Amino acid sequence: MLAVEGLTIKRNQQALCYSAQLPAGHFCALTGSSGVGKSTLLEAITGLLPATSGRLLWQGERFDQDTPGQRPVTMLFQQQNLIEHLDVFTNIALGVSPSAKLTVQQQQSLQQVTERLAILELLSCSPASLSGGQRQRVALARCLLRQKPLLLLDEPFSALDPTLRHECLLLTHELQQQFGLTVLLVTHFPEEVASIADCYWHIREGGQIDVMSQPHEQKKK
Ligand SMILES: Nc1ncnc2c1ncn2[C@@H]1O[C@H](COP(=O)(O)OP(=O)(O)OP(=O)(O)O)[C@@H](O)[C@H]1O
Repeated sequence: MLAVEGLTIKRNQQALCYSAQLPAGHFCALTGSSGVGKSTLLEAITGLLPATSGRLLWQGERFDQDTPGQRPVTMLFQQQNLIEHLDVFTNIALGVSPSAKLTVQQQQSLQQVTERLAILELLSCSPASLSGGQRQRVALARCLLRQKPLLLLDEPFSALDPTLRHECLLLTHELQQQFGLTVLLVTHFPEEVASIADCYWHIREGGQIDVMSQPHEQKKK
């Protein structure tokens, strides 16, 4: 379980204070109006933004004092942060190892994941030659291969057209199930994740989170 306990972030002279719990293995959609603090929460969980107080726990263990690299978390941003002068393989491998040198097992996993994401053929390409959807799948592969149990997604597919966005969401859900990940996904289109989300965190002014579970019978398979 991910537990967010009174996690307080100061931004623009206002304090955002978050508390909520997310069971392991759940796919949670994070909603709320623009500027309410959705990205801020994800950045605080990854450790990119310091919290002034509160605690973060994963499976009962505190990680709010850990560096971003030590945390059980990986995050996919809307802008994919690909390194343009390196090929796709190196971009993905750098997420796994700082030297981009992979073990045989890591290479096998990279092959499997990129095949499933339909980007295996693109490993020697430069990011600049890829479409928006392909770039986002490269960034997703990099996140998945880091093998962190918590995957945070900040409007990852919002720049894609609705059909591609839906495909990427279904693929993310499939891989989430396969890898047993716990997912927190920011979306402005909650209806688009209705068939896959286990629950919703709706953020209100000041960071208050309303947690809503989606009964499993309402999840359209
Ligand atoms: N880099 C920054 N420096 C200072 N304040 C920021 C920064 N980024 C966001 N904020 C402020 O923090 C608050 C929360 O912003 P945040 O981006 O987390 O909201 P959001 O819910 O993700 O919005 P959106 O849906 O528009 O992406 C807002 O008041 C915003 O102005």
